[in-house]
Amino acid sequence: MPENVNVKICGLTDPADVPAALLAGARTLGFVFFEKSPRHLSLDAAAHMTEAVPEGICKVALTVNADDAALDTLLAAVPFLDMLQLHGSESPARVAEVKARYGLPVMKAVGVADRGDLALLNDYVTVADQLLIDAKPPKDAVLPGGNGLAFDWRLIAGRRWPKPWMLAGGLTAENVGEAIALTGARQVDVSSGVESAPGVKDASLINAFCAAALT
Ligand SMILES: O=C(O)c1ccccc1N[C@@H]1O[C@H](COP(=O)(O)O)[C@@H](O)[C@H]1O
Repeated sequence: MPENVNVKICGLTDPADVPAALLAGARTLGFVFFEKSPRHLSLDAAAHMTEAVPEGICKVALTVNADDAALDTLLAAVPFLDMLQLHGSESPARVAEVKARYGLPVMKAVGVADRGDLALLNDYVTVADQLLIDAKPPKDAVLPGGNGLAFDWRLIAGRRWPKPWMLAGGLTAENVGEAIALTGARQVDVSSGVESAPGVKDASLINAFCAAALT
């Protein structure tokens, strides 16, 4: 198993989640700004949680179809962010616009359920700095991600893109090793799989996940 896998722990809600993730070996931290999510953070809480994160750790803001006004407010209140994760139905043009307006790297999430969905990734490779390949949410889902659902990893086995990409969706300590082995992912993202309840991160689950991904 590769030792240089980049683990992202997403949806941190408690200040104690930050040292828990870093001690476990995560190099990327995700903060959710989407009111329907149990992981939604207030701007004050996010500013507090991100201000003392050590240099070299990537702090990602997850937003869903956020407009300029919302992003202006977010980035003014939380100036310590390193990357924007666009997890809605943002078009390639919108991704390019966000990147140009804020000067931050942008990671675009694309939901995958079948082979046909992979074509969408090609629409974003030229405009996004990174791709996030996640499970497509069920039609009636409230959240476009963070549902703890995996997709069939065989769909992307052996596939490569000319941009860094991260695997997400239903990852756990139990399945992340297989997911990495099958897909060749060098970056993995987890939220539900390291929680004891929606929005409540569990340090022992974070440790187990990182140990499994980084071993
Ligand atoms: O975590 C959320 O609440 C969330 C809300 C809206 C969009 C995306 C969200 N999470 C992202 O979804 C994937 C997969 O999460 P999970 O491990 O299956 O729970 C991941 O990228 C989260 O960052």
